Amino acid sequence: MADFSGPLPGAEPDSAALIAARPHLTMDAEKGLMLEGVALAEIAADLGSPVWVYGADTIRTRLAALRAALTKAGLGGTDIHYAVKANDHLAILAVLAAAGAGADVVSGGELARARHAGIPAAHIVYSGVGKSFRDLTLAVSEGIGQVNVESREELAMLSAVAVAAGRQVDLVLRVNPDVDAKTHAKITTGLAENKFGIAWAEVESVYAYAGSLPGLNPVGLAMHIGSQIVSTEPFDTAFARMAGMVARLRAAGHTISRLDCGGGIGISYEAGTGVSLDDYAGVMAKHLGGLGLHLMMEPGRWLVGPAGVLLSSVIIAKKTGNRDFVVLDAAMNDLVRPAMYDAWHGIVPVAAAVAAGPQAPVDIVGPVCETGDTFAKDRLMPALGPDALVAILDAGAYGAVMSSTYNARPFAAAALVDGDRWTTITPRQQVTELWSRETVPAWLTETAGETG
Ligand SMILES: Cc1ncc(COP(=O)(O)O)c(C=O)c1O
Ligand SMILES: N[C@@H](CCCC[NH3+])C(=O)O
Repeated sequence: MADFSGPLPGAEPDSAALIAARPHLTMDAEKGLMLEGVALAEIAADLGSPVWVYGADTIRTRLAALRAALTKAGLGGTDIHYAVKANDHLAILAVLAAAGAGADVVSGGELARARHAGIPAAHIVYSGVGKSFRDLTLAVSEGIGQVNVESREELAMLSAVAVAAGRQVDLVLRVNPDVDAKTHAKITTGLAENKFGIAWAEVESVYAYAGSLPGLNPVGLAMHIGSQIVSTEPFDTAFARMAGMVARLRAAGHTISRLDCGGGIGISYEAGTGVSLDDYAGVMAKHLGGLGLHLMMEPGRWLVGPAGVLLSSVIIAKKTGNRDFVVLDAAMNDLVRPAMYDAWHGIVPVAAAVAAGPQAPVDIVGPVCETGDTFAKDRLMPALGPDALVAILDAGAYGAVMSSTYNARPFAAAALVDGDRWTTITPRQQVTELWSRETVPAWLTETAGETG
């Protein structure tokens, strides 16, 4: 769980080390921190802060690296379905769609986004523990490529939907291999106690049941044991179990042609953690290669997490008692991961001169009225005065998608960098938009005389 506890206070890598570990980031003596070929200060000067900035080329490079590792391990035919939940911005989906990725969606809304971004329905997988009848109907009528079914009850629902639509639906069963992903408890999904998937002991009977229902075409299995997994060991255990289950089901006469390995590959929020792609692909090949399976994956965080930063400006630096606080204009409503999971994110000053200054420990917080609105405690940072711009790193996954407008804070703007060009992909929300869908009942504003 290293990425959730972070390095010991005071022992964090400094800005230079954090930047050096990320090939898409560089520090230019004049222009400051650059993402790909664009100065982040230029984007903030134009759009204000807080603002999300994503690197399109970084995402493409990461997808290519994943494909290369799979190919090297002899798994070149593996289909990659990007997990839309990690970052559902249409521009991000368009980058991935153009690079040939399919999509893994968890709701009718994500399905609509993926389709709107140009991802063909046949390249979309629908997984999720609670798919509504309405969303399943939408998915089936659009010709979804595969449904990852999580229960006997859902099989019955999907069968009814398929029959009503006059379609034959390809499905795999998402099974729960009961493997500890050794990640944060709130994002562990493959333990028997978790809500996800079909209990291991019931897989064979549920598979047989799936085959007995009209409109359904069971073609294999899916698993997903958790997110931000930073060692290959949980994958090793889970893939071995999955291979065993494939053999058992085949021995019982079932056709198992597809296996969806899920997502979960962790990234290096701090230096020296995260899974090597070669190691991951090697473990996959060891257990699942050579079984005649069409392999699939649903990575989210690994593809887009490092490709995004959240730029924020210092509102005020205050000293109270013996503590130093830097209050940013970004907050937990923008990036909730530190508040929700105690997640550690690198934070680096954008200006080279600021980054080079002498360091001292500070608490970096947001202005929201919650103590949990803290990005970092006792973080070694150079002096950050009012208006200093910082970049919160690795904010491309589970960042903007989890934002809220708590404390009536409008949604931040977003920009996409692509090499040395950039453009706005979401303007900052206007304050008036916060209540634009709200109505005050007329009787509340009528005078006492009018109401009698
Ligand atoms: C079913 C499923 N697939 C894919 C993902 C994406 O996971 P990650 O972003 O860790 O790759 C998730 C999220 O945990 C998930 O629940
Ligand atoms: N939101 C989580 C990841 C959830 C993965 C989806 N099941 C995070 O920020 O780490």
